[in-house]
Amino acid sequence: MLRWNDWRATRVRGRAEIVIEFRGVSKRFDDGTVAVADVDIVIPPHRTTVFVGSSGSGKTTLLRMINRMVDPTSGAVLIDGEDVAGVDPVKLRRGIGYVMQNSGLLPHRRVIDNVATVPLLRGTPKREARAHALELLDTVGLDRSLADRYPGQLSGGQQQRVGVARGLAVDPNILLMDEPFGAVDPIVRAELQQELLRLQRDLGKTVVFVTHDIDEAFLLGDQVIILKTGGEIVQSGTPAEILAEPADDFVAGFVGADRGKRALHITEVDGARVVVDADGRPAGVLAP
Ligand SMILES: Nc1ncnc2c1ncn2[C@@H]1O[C@H](COP(=O)(O)OP(=O)(O)OP(=O)(O)O)[C@@H](O)[C@H]1O
Repeated sequence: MLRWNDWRATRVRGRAEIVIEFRGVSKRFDDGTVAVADVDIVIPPHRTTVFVGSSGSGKTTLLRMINRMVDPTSGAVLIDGEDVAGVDPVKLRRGIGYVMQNSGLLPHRRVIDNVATVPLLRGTPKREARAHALELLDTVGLDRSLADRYPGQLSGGQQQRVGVARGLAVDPNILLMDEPFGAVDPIVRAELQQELLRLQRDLGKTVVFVTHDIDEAFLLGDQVIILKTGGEIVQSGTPAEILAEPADDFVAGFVGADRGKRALHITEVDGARVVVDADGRPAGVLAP
């Protein structure tokens, strides 16, 4: 397994490309709320980085700074070394996939048209955009027979899959996912998580994922960034690094070290590193 510090070292030697970087980024909203306080984050390519923290810890604000739905008050967000502040927001967003909670689908447009919306805006011919949209339904594990339905005629899990297909429709290098599985029941949620892991193995996007669920963060994240109220980073690293050495009592509490039943730890099963809770139930498998 590549440890986070090793990755940083390869970067210093100039071998790894940087995709997204937050440099000294803060965000104070007009009413004085400090949502993000002086954060530095490096998000590597082709991996999943998860922002996790309790409500109001600045996760969504951070995510939205990547595609300029929110601009920092100070500091800079860079993509491939370029400050996004200098990039037209509309252009920027057309190259970055965005999947939100409750899928964000347009209710009066059919599934296929929802998926094809952004490519059509970008000038892709209609026939081509629709053909690609059908392929994307395959990609996210949806039957093509659902293409002509309206979002209201789908289950919550199916709607979320359409949301993911729509996020992928512009073939973005970067996919932003804001609590995408927050509104579905635990069984469907587990299915969607597995689908995302499969997709990531096949597609290797740079995924930035927001959740308040630490189990989900450890399952999906190659890098996990734990935030606390006021938008401060309390710890970042691989799930294994964080589990092995929680930085402080806040992280230990959040991870579950002192939460009795849900306490997580790592064990090895058939050569794979598995996160299990105190009852021995697996909560996820760590990436090799
Ligand atoms: N437009 C805004 N104006 C003022 N304050 C805002 C605005 N947007 C967010 N905030 C505040 O900034 C802080 C961080 O909000 P943010 O949505 O980033 O948190 P979060 O970690 O994503 O929370 P949640 O898990 O509840 O979605 C909160 O205190 C929130 O109330």
